[in-house]
Amino acid sequence: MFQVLAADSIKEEGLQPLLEQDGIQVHIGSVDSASIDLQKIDALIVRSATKVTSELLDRMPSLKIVGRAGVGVDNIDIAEATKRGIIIVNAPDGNTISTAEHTFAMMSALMRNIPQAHASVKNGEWKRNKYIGNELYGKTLGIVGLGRIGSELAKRARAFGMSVKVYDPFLTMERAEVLGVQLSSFDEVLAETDIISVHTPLTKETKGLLNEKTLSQTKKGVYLLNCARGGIIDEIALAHYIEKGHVAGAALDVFEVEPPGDHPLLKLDSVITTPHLGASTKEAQLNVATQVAREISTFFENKPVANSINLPAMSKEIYEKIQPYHQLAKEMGKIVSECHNKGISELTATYSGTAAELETSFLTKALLAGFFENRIDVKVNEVNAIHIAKERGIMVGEKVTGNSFGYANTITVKASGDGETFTARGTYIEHYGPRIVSLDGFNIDFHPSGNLLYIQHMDRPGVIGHVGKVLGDHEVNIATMQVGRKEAGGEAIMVLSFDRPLPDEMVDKLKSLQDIVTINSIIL
Ligand SMILES: NC(=O)C1=CN([C@@H]2O[C@H](COP(=O)(O)OP(=O)(O)OC[C@H]3O[C@@H](n4cnc5c(N)ncnc54)[C@H](O)[C@@H]3O)[C@@H](O)[C@H]2O)C=CC1
Ligand SMILES: O=C(O)CCC(=O)C(=O)O
Repeated sequence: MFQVLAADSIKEEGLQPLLEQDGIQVHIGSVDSASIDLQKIDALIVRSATKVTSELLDRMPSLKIVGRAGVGVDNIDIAEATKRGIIIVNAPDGNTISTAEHTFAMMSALMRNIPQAHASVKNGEWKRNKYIGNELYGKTLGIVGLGRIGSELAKRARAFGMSVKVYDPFLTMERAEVLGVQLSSFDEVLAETDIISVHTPLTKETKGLLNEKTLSQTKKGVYLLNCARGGIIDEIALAHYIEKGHVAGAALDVFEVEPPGDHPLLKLDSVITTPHLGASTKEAQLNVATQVAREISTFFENKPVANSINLPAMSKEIYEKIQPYHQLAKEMGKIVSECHNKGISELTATYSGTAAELETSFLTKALLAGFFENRIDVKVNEVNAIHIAKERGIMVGEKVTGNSFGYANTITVKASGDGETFTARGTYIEHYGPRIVSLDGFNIDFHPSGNLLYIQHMDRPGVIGHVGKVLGDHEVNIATMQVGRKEAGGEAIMVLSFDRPLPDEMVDKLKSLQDIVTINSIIL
């Protein structure tokens, strides 16, 4: 039974795709619930409260996938999860509208002193002069980060008669034109706008983007908004600029540490705040819970997830196209690992024809996962394959060639190490299946599956008969047999397939036969 833990008060209604699926058990609780055995949890769903640290991952050895019911993944140690082969998925757009609406509401409230006026009336006061505000109409809004939320905010600001200047280094002029915003430099946004709202992820580039120095470049009387992540605006610098009257006010939905506790910004009248409520609507919570539940259900069915942070994004159509090559690459990785049973310092994958038109990095990762499968104790998959190779000092290369050796496509794998090299080539033939067409320079043709024996031998009369006798003596039936050689009387190979695993003593007996060079047993 696949065990899912939904933490952080995930909206239960959104978990329906998981609750309806056979073979999945959903636990609602937290990583600290005494009743939940973390060791057995395969999938974890979180919002922002649970911190997915390496310590937590240590306590969850079965974990395969983390679903973030929201956008920001800064509460997840992505590097550590990736190292362990754990897939991270998020719900990128389920809360966009809610967060953009919340930001807009915060901007309006900030400009019209609504929270302060509300508190004053509730206190029995009626101070109409004290709470004179500013119109949004005609003002210039600066947006830093014009992604999903920034774009929705821009549309709403334009509808209210505001001009919008945007700084986003990854934004094209065409997109800016479509949204009716002015693409600007960061310096221009600082110097030429009346209200600045940040909508970037928190990264090492965006941490402290608005700080003592950059705040000094803003207009006197500017208003600031942060409904993205605490830390994008340096909190101490902001408090300083508000106290000295340069910044007129700020609206904050997020803090560096949440809850912020006894924070200097909370003591300032012109700071309005909410407790990280950007995504807190019934609609957004249902959307994000449903999105991650669907992703986890898809993962459980062994199908490609759509919104992974640490795997290439792939549509269902692309996945269906790549899947047979992916399977071939993985099996070739296993074959090469068994046949080159030495140390490995370099592994190169070369793609041609229709294979070269696909996401080859994904295929190379599958190949590495197959290669490591029986070599190391760590679970290796497409998420951590490159990391594991690097950690073990293996150089991984990827090439594309125009030479398809007469096939519609080929994948060629070359493994080198301990002074030896082994090369395998495979192809995928539409409506026929995967074939291995060359091993160590010998032409051959077999289907890579089941229990195989790869035998290198001298091309002499009687060798095949001797091998057949040993197999017969052990009552082992040969399912298929392929032979290949480069020249008469030289070295040759045979690849035999069987319906069941082979007894070790029989393989040892085969190894002792005359004219046998090497024997490798391969299970695919
Ligand atoms: N308060 C809340 O409850 C919520 C907060 N968020 C926060 O909002 C952030 C933005 O969300 P989305 O718009 O969905 O993400 P997004 O990925 O669609 O947009 C982020 C934008 O920031 C831009 N960007 C990245 N680095 C930048 C830099 N150094 N300078 C300027 N622009 C930069 C990117 O090019 C992108 O266009 C999330 O990362 C999350 O932290 C998201 C949802 C709810
Ligand atoms: O789960 C939440 O409410 C936080 C949403 C958020 O910050 C995000 O999606 O990045």
